[in-house]
Amino acid sequence: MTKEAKTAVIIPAAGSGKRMGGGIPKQYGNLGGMSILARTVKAFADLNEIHQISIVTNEDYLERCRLELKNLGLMSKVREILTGGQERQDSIYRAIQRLPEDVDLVLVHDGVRPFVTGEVIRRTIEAAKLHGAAVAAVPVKDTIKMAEENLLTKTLDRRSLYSVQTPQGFRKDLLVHAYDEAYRKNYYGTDDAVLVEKVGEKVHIVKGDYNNIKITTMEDIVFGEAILGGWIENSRSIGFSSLDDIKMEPEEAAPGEEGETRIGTGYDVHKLVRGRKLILGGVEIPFERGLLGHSDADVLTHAVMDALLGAAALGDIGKHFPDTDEKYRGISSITLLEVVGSMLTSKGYCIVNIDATVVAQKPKIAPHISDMISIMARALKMEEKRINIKGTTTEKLGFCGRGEGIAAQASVLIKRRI
Ligand SMILES: Nc1ccn([C@@H]2O[C@H](COP(=O)(O)OP(=O)(O)OP(=O)(O)O)[C@@H](O)[C@H]2O)c(=O)n1
Ligand SMILES: C[C@](O)(CO)[C@H](O)COP(=O)(O)O
Repeated sequence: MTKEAKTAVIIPAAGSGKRMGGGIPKQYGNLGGMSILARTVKAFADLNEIHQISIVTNEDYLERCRLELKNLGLMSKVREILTGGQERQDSIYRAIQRLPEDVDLVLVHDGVRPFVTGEVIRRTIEAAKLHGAAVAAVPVKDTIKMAEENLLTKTLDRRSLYSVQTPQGFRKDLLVHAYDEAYRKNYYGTDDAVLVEKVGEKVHIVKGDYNNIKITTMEDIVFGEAILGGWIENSRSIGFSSLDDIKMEPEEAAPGEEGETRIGTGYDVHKLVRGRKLILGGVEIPFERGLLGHSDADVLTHAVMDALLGAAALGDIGKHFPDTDEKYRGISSITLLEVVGSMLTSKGYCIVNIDATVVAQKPKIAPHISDMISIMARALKMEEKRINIKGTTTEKLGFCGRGEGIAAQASVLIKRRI
């Protein structure tokens, strides 16, 4: 699926909030000057990657919902506000059945998870584009046990347990099929992924956020106020750790490998042709020609990925993202870079630094370098100061000098941290 995939969000907000209690459904409770639901809608409305929003809510609150969103200027992407059903699943199914033809990807996000970040949403979108189904999740922190009649029966292995959140993102056809099957066979799930699992499809995990809480009981309001009040940020500033510092899939290093440093190099060339965009380091550079390739042909990002994979002895991009696979046609190389970053993280590596050179007679690279660095640093979840990008010409010599193509090379240093 290409990066232009049309993405819709369904926000179920039709629950009665039995566990919270109180006089109004919790999604209409006030959190820092706006309702919990409005805060949730804003998180999606603010993102360019989101094209339309369907909200499902309680019949008596339809008008209130519309008015608040209108007053906050949040209606522009809202396609419709519908009345919900008996269960969360029923509410979502109502919206699914009304999705327009041209939607490619669907995210489902609880109306009562107002602290979802753009990063988590983007990660879910990219993984859903790549794999068809993806959910945000965080590793559990407690030991989880099973019990019957107040007696423990089993202790589960925490290393394979995750607390699953929303957004949950799916290719539309997959989600529609999973929901249709659930109603045909008459089963219910507590999330959307389980319905997709039941039709035999794989659902991938992306890193969620411990702040992305579902406001369920009164204590969650207290956590919510703490998040809004900046407590989490303050704690981070004094060196406390959050999920960003924790690996999702830790893998034990072989004895003696801890702290091992490794280097990798990457080199790539693409031809310049008319009628294509020129993308380098995730930045679209205005130029009369662009690079030809199966993906977006971002030669710089390809060289960096090859260097990273090489350093970790994981092969090369051709092995992981073959140009014979339609799934990668037109894909953003930055999406692939995120995948490569996760592969290194799961092997226990962190990236010490990246140094890369773009070899192009034209256009000038220098004005775009800082944008390239910030896009790549975000994709690899590393500090910008650890990335260096340079541009050079070949004094009009060779294929780069004649403007027939652009080359890039990269060197990286990685280090085992476990
Ligand atoms: N029939 C329902 C039930 C739930 N939801 C929505 O699904 C999300 C997650 O559900 P939950 O936290 O369980 O909300 P409630 O069902 O309202 O809570 P409770 O189970 O305590 O009644 C919420 O945004 C909720 O409004 C919905 O759209 N339709
Ligand atoms: C979808 C969900 O938020 C994932 O954690 C959760 O399963 C919703 O459950 P609820 O019982 O409707 O709160």
